[in-house]
Amino acid sequence: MTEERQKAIWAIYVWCRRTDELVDGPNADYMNNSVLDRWEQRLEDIFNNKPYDMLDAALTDTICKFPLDIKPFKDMIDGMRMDTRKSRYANFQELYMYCYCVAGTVGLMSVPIMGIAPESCVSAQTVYNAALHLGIGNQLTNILRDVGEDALRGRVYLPQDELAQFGIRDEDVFARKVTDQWREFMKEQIRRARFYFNLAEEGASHLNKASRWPVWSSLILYMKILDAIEENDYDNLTKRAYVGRAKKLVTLPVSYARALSLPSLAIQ
Ligand SMILES: CC(C)=CCC/C(C)=C/CC/C(C)=C/CC/C(C)=C/COP(=O)(O)OP(=O)(O)O
Repeated sequence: MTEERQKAIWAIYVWCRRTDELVDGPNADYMNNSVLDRWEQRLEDIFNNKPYDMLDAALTDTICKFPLDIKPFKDMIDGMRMDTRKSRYANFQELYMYCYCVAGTVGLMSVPIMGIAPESCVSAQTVYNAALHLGIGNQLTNILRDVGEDALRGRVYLPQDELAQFGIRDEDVFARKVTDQWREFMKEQIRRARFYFNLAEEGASHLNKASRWPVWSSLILYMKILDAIEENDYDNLTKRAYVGRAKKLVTLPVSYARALSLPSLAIQ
């Protein structure tokens, strides 16, 4: 990406990381609703050209240069509120809402920075949807990769009704035993994550040419985490799926080639 875009993405990353740290970081014990209310007020100050510290100022600078909307930022804070309130998700609809807030929003924040290709023939809405779906696919993959780790914290980011359909209870997840039911359940969850990556692929080629390579790289790398879960025979309860350095390096030229393909050809 151009240097200006890199800096803007960095400013967004920093804001998202700091938002996440409120809930997951070293001071998470002091987390309550008023902390998030204050953080939201600070966000409004950032958008009103009154940053509180230097890192906030990086985002104010980004807002001056790119047409960012405050809504996805606010929705991410709502996702943090949800995370502090809930540790279970009754069905996929509830989980989708959480994934939208904590990750789909990142896709929406990124498009105004990355830009839409001037030669693209699809609507901006189509590109924003694809970006949102990449965030959903990433978050679902993250959840599947981290099931074991989250279970140790007493959290289950999986649809409760679908677990029940496969005869799996929370206690089975906490016991971290990989059974045939678990494997079948996981196959379905992986299939769903891939569905969202496929939706994202359709939009990635409509981004500004200079921004496509990093997007394709992260898309392909995240999909490889799903492959790694399969290679671990669906044991994501005691093993962490990861993509090794060699595979990561191979991804770079592959994603570069995808990034070069023309939008009109890539839509099929
Ligand atoms: C496809 C199109 C049109 C545009 C691309 C739009 C983009 C950049 C979408 C990506 C959205 C994104 C990066 C979402 C966040 C995904 C995610 C799960 C982040 C968590 O990352 P980790 O750092 O692994 O989190 P933990 O520290 O919680 O493990």
